[in-house]
Amino acid sequence: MRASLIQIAVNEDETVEARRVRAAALVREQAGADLVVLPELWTTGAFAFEEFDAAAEPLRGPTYEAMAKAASDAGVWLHAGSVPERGPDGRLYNTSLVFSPAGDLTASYRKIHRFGFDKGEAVLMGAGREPVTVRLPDTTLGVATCYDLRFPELFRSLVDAGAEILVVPAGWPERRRAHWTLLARARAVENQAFVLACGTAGTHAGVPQAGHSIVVDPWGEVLAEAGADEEVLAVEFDPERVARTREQFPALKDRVLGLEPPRG
Ligand SMILES: O=C(O)CCC(=O)C(=O)O
Repeated sequence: MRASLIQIAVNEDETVEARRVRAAALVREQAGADLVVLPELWTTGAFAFEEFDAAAEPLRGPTYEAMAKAASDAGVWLHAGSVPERGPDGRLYNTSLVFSPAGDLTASYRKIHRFGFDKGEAVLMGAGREPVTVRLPDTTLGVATCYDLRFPELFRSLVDAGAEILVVPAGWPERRRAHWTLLARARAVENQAFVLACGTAGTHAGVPQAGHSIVVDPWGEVLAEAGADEEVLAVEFDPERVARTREQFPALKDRVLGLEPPRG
C-alpha cells in the first residue's frame, strides 16, 4: 500500500477557501497512491475556536464537494481529515470524511473525545458516539481524531471491529509533541496495527503546530516521520504485516476480558 499524509500548513494569512483549493490540488498530486490522508480541522485550524461557527458546513458542504472530486480525480482512497460540521440538530461536530476512489463518501466519523476540558472544542462541539471502521479492498481502516489518541479503549474497539490501519488526523500542538510520537507508537504496538497519524504545520490562534506526522508499523517501528513544516509524507508498506505480526507474537489473543473491579 502506498500512502501519502498531507501535513498541510494552517496559517492565518490564507483564507479557508484558498486552503481548500490548495488541499484539493495536493490530493490530486498523489495520484498513484492508494490512500491519502489530510489532518484535523485543516480548513479553520483545530485551535481557531472563534472560526468554528462561521466556517461550519453541512456534511455534504464545500469541503465534501472539493474532496469528493479530488479523490475521484486522483483515483485514491481519501481520508479528508475533519471539518467543523453543522449537524441537522444545529450542533457543531468535528467530523471526518472518508471517500472512495470513485469520490463516494464511504464513511464519516464524529470525534468522540473533544479537546479543551471546559473550553474550546469541548464546549463548542458535540461529541460523537460511534467508532468507525472503513473496509478497503484488502484491509480495514479504523479512524480516530487527535485527542482520541489518548484513549486506548477506542482503538481497541476499532481493532475488535477488524481495523489493521489506524488513521489519526490531528491538529496537535508543538508543546506536546513528545506525547504525540509516544502515543502513536504505543497505539501501534499494543494493537499490532499500522498507525498513520497526520498533523498540521504552521501557527494559528497563537498555537504553533507540531507537524511531525508519523507512520508506525505493527512492531512499533517508525517507518516515516515528517518535519515541522508543510510536507507530504509518502510511505509504502504491506498491510499483511498486521496478520503476520499478530500470528508470530499473539499478544492480542492473551487479553483477559471482564475482570472483577479492583479490590481495596
Ligand atoms: O491531546 C493533546 O495534547 C492535543 C489534542 C488536541 O489538540 C485536539 O484534540 O485538538
